Amino acid sequence: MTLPNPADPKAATVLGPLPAGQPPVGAGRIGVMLVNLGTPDGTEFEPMWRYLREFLSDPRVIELNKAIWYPILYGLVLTTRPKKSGANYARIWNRQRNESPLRTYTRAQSEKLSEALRDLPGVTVDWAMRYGNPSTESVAKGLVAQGCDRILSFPLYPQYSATTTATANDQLFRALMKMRRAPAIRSVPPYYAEPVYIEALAGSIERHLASLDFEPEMVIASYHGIPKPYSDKGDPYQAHCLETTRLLREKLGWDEKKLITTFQSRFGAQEWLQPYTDKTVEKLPAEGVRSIAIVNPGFSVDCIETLDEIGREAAETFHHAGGEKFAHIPCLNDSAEGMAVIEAMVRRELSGWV
Ligand SMILES: C=CC1=C(C)c2cc3[nH]c(cc4nc(cc5[nH]c(cc1n2)c(C)c5CCC(=O)O)C(CCC(=O)O)=C4C)c(C)c3C=C
Ligand SMILES: [Fe+2]
Ligand SMILES: [Fe+2]
Repeated sequence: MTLPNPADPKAATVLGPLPAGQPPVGAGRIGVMLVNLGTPDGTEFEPMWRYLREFLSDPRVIELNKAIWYPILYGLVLTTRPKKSGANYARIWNRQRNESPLRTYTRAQSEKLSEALRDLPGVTVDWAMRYGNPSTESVAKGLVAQGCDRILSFPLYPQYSATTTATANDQLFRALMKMRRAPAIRSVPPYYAEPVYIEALAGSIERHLASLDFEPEMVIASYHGIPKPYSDKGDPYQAHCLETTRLLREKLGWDEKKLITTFQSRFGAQEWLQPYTDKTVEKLPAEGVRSIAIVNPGFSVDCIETLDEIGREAAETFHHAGGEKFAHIPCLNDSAEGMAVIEAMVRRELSGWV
């Protein structure tokens, strides 16, 4: 038996009429939603406070009991961090658009993906954030209002973590809980070992190294960290990161001394995944390593953690410790290589839907 294909405009007739004001049953559009972490709306105290509050109230991110965590969050973190982080964001802010680079790059990825999928007329591409704006809920609602009865969500994290991928999926389903007519959902799986991703990273690294006036003695693949207990309890994130680096090494033909893995962006007092990026960068000159490059394979776009923490802070740390040459390799962003990864993953995950 052949079922009517909802993507076919004629299927509206087959599937029947609808109450006024609702998209036709057979509208059958497919929404592709790129989802990134989120970012503040401004660098001032108030938008920083709102962003950090939403982010750091997520129990996937901070697993502490609320009775213990909230007094620390509201009494200590949210009274001091908005100002400190706001000053860091101000250094990297995209002043032309008055937004953070993470938002600029994610929008650019969405626009380019939309263009790349022009051969699929039933597909609408949009982008959303887990925290802040545009919110996951508003974008999901918008896609449904445009007639999407299927949504492919793409959490833009190559390596899975409950603190990122899972909470992005949670948030989408939370939005669906408020809908009577909820769309079908697919979610793009982590792509830490996909050949298209490894090739894109390797190509980008080689291209950027070729543009330098020095050849770094060592390249550091620095990933965002997570608290070590999360990993000990079964979050596969660390294994995913190590596998990405291993495959990258293989692709580049480098050994374990040339490309190492570290973890950055610690938050709070507990132990995070090791080795730490900042401590590694600090000790390398004393070990005789005078030139390094850092790449951030776990970040699909450049953001505060790559541009400021690595591009500025890690560079300063390295130079203060006696290092001579430092380079920061940009994320894949909306480069041709980066878009090839996103497009390949989306086309594969749309199979059977288009
Ligand atoms: C316990 C706190 C945090 C965990 C766990 C965490 C995991 C995690 N984060 C990313 C990616 C990004 N994080 C970014 C910013 C950021 N991260 C934390 C805290 C945790 N992250 C904070 C408090 C912040 C805000 C900035 C600051 O105040 O330091 C960003 C950048 C956002 C931007 O606007 O530029 C990204 C991206 C991953 C991949 C990850 C776990 C795997
Ligand atoms: Fe983070
Ligand atoms: Fe940071």
